[in-house]
Amino acid sequence: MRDWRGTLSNVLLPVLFVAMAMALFTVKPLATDYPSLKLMPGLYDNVESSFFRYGGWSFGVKTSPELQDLNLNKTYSKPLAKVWYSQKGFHSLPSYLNELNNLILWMNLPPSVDWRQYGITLYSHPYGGTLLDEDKIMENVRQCGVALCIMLGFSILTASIGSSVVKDRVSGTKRLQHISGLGYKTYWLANFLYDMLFYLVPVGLCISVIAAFQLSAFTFRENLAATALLLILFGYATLPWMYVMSRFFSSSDIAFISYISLNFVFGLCTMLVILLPHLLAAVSKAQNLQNIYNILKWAFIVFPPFCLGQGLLELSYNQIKFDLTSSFGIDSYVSPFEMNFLGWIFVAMALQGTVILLLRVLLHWDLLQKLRSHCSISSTVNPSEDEDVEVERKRLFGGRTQNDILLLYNLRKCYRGFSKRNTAVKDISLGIPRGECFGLLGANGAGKSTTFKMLTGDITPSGGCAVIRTPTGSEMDILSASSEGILIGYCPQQDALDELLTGWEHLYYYCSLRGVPIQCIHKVAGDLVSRFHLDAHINKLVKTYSGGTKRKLSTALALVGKPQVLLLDEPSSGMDPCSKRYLWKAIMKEVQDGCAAVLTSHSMEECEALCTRLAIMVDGSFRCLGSPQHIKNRFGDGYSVKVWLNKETSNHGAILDYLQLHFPGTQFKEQRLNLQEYRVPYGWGCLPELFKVLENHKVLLQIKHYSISETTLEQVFINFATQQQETSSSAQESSTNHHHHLPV
Ligand SMILES: Nc1ncnc2c1ncn2[C@@H]1O[C@H](COP(=O)(O)OP(=O)(O)OP(=O)(O)O)[C@@H](O)[C@H]1O
Repeated sequence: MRDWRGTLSNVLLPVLFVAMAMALFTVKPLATDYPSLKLMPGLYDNVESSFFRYGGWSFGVKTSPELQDLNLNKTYSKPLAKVWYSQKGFHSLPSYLNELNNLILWMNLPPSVDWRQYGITLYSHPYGGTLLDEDKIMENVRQCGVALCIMLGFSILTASIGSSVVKDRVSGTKRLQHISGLGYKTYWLANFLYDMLFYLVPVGLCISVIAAFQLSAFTFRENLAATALLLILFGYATLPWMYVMSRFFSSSDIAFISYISLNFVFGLCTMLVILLPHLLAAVSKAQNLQNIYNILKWAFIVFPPFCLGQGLLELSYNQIKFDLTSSFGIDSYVSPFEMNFLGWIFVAMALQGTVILLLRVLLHWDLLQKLRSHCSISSTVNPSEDEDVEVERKRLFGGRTQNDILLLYNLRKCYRGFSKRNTAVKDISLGIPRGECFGLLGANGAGKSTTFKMLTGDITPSGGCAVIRTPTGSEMDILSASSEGILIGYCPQQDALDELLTGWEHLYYYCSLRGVPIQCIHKVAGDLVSRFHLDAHINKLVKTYSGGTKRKLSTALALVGKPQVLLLDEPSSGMDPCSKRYLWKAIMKEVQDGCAAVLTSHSMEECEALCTRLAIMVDGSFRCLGSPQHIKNRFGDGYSVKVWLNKETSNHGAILDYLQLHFPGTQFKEQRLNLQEYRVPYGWGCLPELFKVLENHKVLLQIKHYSISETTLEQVFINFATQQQETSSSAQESSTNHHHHLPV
């Protein structure tokens, strides 16, 4: 009810369309109602008959000689009365003939009676059953219009309901719920149950509208029940189809538009295709056209929109037939529930809904992934691989992984585009023991989130596998971990939160998914709220949260139920420094309690504060791996010497000469106003010597003050990130050069 506008439009829109359809149905009566007509010569006693003679009588003409009494072979001549008529006057013959009969009657009456009291009155009651061809076409088109109008309303309703699962998948909430312990079967069945219950509300309202209009085509005898069943089964058959197709849409808006279009196009096209032979068969009475109509009617039964449209049309046809025959006292009404009437349509929709729903529930994506993924546990040697990365690979493939809980073996992901393949992650191997926070660093596009998505089952690895070590020591696929009771906490890069729920409701829901006993939920959720300082916002709707608060809630959700493995994708992005400290404290506590954490971050400070080991990813592969200090020692390019001069000068030659004299290999890095920066390579006893040299020549070199620092992790990172930029720009250049050489 929090999204009351959306709910209201979902409920009212189909009702509006049904009301429109009913109004359309009432615009024109079924067939032209011809009144009964008294037939008498006076009909032609008007201005027109003064120009055209429509009929009359003639008396006293003798019979022709051909009329002979055959037995007596005599010729009689008898005075005759003749009726003359023109066929241009439809009613002239019966009118004049009746007049003549009246004359004969009156002539034969006994003279004692008053002839005025006797007479034959003739009426014409036209039979309305034979519609003109144009009427038939118009009637068919009108009924199709009514059916399409109802179909459009329900197409919009089902599309709106069905696209919510796309929203769940795209926002990541579906994945997060599965990781937190929600089973696939439960997810789909609960969704279907809720969607069907919601769908029944507008169906109920539409049925009331149809009943209020009292159109016999939809309300007579069992017609209302049949209309209701058609509408219910349409939702029952359509929603599972939408669940199956949801995988192919990257946005819920696109899914919504596509579902409406697919529903309507399938409904419209099939009905138009079927209407043509039906009309032609009705007009021409050709049997082969009728056969085509019958075949198509059966073939299109696999499309729920066709079933709905066709069902409504059949109900109208049935009622037309009944109305026409009832005036002759014949009850030609056929129950819509009979098998050879709408029975098969009902069965087809019910079957479709059940079968497709079962397929959806049983064949989930992860199952297909498991079937497709074949874990290659063979070590591939990359000659340009860093020695630490190689050591880690050998450790893994050598089986020295008893303490590791999360293991990645040659994990690889290739995205296949139309024109080229992009290998986002290239054969990374890693083992993370309990109590370790492993940092995954890399520039934008290095492949960190892709690695996370493979670990959470969001995408299938193109090669290799990620496994979890169970408490019994065996290794199992990470996607099956929850079945073994191993909890994985995941904080995705984009907050997978429901805007219409409060923070407290999120925590409550994820606590129940994790299996926290109901009496402990309040305590567990409250503990996380206070650890992340979320008290001020916890009862507000998530849509009112700031970016940083959403991140805090996302991380808090990842920690629900004390997971053994924590996957944190840039948890601190958008957080203020104070909140970051609370976050670090919370993560540190989890790690100290024995959890294995993988963290990506663009904050080197965060990685240095939290990570016991880290790896820097460049173009999908690890370029270095080890503790932050080890990486700084190996890849740091010496000491950074910053010198503030007495006055601004662009001449750095004197200081550089002095430094190079004592420390060969020293480089000038950059100058900003009176600040100059030099890089001095590491060396034994270098640091005290460096201080000594600078202090001794301070006056001579006009140095106001100076500072010496070790290379930071950030500098190491920047060096690696620059490598990535260089390789990508050289790749771009080579591709443009390649294009230049193409023959024009
Ligand atoms: N769905 C996709 N289809 C094709 N290529 C993709 C897809 N998702 C990511 N990529 C590509 O894979 C590479 C790695 O992307 P990824 O999102 O893993 O980087 P990242 O390290 O997480 O970056 P960031 O720090 O910005 O989050 C990039 O080159 C990206 O363009």
